[in-house]
Amino acid sequence: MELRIGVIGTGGIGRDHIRRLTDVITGAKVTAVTDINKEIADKAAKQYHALSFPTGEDLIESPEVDAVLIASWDPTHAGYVLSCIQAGKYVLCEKPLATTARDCLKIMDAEMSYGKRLVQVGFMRRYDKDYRAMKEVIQSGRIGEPLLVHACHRNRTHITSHSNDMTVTNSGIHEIDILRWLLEEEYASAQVLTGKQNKNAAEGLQDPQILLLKTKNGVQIGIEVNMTSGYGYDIQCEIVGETGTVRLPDPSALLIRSEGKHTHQIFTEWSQRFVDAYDNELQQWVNDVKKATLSGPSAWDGYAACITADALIRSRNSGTSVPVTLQRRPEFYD
Ligand SMILES: NC(=O)c1ccc[n+]([C@@H]2O[C@H](COP(=O)([O-])OP(=O)(O)OC[C@H]3O[C@@H](n4cnc5c(N)ncnc54)[C@H](O)[C@@H]3O)[C@@H](O)[C@H]2O)c1
Ligand SMILES: O[C@H]1[C@H](O)[C@@H](O)[C@H](O)[C@@H](O)[C@H]1O
Repeated sequence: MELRIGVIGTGGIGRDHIRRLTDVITGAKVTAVTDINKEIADKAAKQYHALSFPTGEDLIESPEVDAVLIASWDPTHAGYVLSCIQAGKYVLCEKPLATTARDCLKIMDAEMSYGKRLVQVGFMRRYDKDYRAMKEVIQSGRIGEPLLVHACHRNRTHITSHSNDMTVTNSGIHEIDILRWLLEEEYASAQVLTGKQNKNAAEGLQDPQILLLKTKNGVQIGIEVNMTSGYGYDIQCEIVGETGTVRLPDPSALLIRSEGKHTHQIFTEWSQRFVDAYDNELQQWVNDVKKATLSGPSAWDGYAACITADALIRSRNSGTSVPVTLQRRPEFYD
């Protein structure tokens, strides 16, 4: 039986996920969509033979929907996730899980009261084959204990609505999650450094920003988050261990020799760079929901990332390093 999925938010990634669920993923179909922009919801509904609902709540409650995928704007996520838990439906929520730690705690409380995991957060890099290979190298001991991380997250051009905080909560949050996952430990402290401003950045946007994190075991992490690289969407990560290093490769791309040059393409958009990771993420989620056991990033992971993001933002405002303090991890999330 195909899993019937309702998609909330038919903007950029919402439409891409609908295409993926329809054309790439097996065992699922999109039966319902909604968006506050009715025109684009109706257009997607028509294209994919789905129902168009006036509100997210109507979609969540519909008997035509077994599971929900949330791809609307960040501040709308928490309310929809809570409604899904109330309806007892599995939900894959795009990152971030919520924009406040209080809402993440509400979600965890609601899920624990329900009694089983229903929530997965869209940290899709965990499904990228190269990050997975890096993790295997770290776990094999080949580079010794990790000591340092150098990472960078470069978007080609800023998104006009991107704020200073979103550099952390919307973009940097991928780095916060993937490094916790690679290193398998929580952060102890956080700091943001800012310096010379890119004159091409959006008005009012401090760009670039350097996020400094230190894990509980003392691994020092420096992440450049740059919303206005001007040349491409470029994600880099290198872990320096006691006896070696491991580095995320550039995505495989054709090597071209011509006109006296040796070149390869750099993607310009996030949707191109992580296409396989999104496919793997959604296929695994559909398989897991059908087996009624989620294995992907949990509400706890969403909470830990949100607390870390909050600490980074406080540090940028205060100019000092601030502690990252998580509540005790409930056994439910072990
Ligand atoms: N995992 C990733 O790599 C990744 C990539 C892109 C976006 N995202 C996340 O996905 C979400 C959407 O991003 P996007 O780039 O597609 O943005 P977008 O602006 O292109 O699309 C968002 C859509 O949500 C709709 N919307 C807003 N409020 C709504 C509400 N209350 N109910 C229903 N629809 C509503 C908007 O009208 C818009 O069509 C964001 O939370 C973003 O962080 C994740
Ligand atoms: O919403 C997008 C998306 O999450 C991308 O994966 C990320 O790299 C961008 O920086 C962000 O703005």
